[in-house]
Amino acid sequence: MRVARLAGGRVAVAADEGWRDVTVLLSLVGHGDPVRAVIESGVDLSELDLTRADFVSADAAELLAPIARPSKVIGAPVNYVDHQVEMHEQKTIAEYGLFLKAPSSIIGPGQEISLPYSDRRTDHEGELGVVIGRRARNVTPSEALDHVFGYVPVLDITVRSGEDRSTRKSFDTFTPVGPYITTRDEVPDPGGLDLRCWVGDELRQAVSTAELIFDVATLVSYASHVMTLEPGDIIATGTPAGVGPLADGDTVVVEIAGLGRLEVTVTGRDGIPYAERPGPRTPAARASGSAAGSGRRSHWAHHLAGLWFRDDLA
Ligand SMILES: O=C(O)C[C@H](/C=C/C(=O)C(=O)O)C(=O)O
Repeated sequence: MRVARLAGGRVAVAADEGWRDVTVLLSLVGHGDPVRAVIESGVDLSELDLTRADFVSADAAELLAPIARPSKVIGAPVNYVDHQVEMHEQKTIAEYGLFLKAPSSIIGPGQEISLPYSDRRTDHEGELGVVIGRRARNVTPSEALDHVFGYVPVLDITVRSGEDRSTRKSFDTFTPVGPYITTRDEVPDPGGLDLRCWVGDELRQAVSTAELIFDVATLVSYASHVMTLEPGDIIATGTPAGVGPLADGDTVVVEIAGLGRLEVTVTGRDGIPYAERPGPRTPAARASGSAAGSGRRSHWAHHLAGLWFRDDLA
């Protein structure tokens, strides 16, 4: 079954070459995150009488990110060997462990990735997303898939800089998710899915999830050993080789066979020079003479009463 969130706080399941709006049947009118509520409730969607649900044609349906605000988005760094090779990485997920992305970074199909910096490389990373169905804590790999609700294409957008991953990957708009979740009963083997990612007409990434270093069951088990996984949580399983820079005006598509095609656009409209980001300037940055950076520091110093943005601490 395919489960989508439609504009207007609606939840729908795919049927009849369109969608059946099941919001009323599930008493979810007005709920801010109705798909997450469906998952939390444990309701069996296959038991709904869809003849009682309004039909929405595929053309008329405006699909949003299926989960609006999960309790967390978990990332899996360097989970494909070909990506490890292209990045000249010494380590993989086995050494790095996991990272977290801010839930506020989620956007949906047709929305815009906003590049934060005008002079810093920002990359696309196409990935298989796993949506948790049942709370998981210390589950074994053999139990793990029972805790999965379904699967969804995801982009893990990443600034290349020296900052922590959770900073570089958490900007607003940096986690496109969609177009819908395919429930796990329709994905008997999440380790045999073909994933492709295009920027414009250029195919940049192509892989089978068979190549994952930590496969889905291992990843869910490992993550549940670190933190309790809640219904609606999303695990981005890692990206294969072919990551590359995005630019203003690009269109990015990630498609996973059987799971749909997620398309978003890119804008550089609000990008600022990296040196102008808020924060203390290092002596080296000051020596390089970013007048704009100093201006930004004054702005923040004014607002934050000089707590740790003071020059003498930089
Ligand atoms: O891109 C890298 O190789 C390193 C890392 C993030 C990796 C992933 O998120 C991934 O492999 O999916 C980083 O940006 O530090």
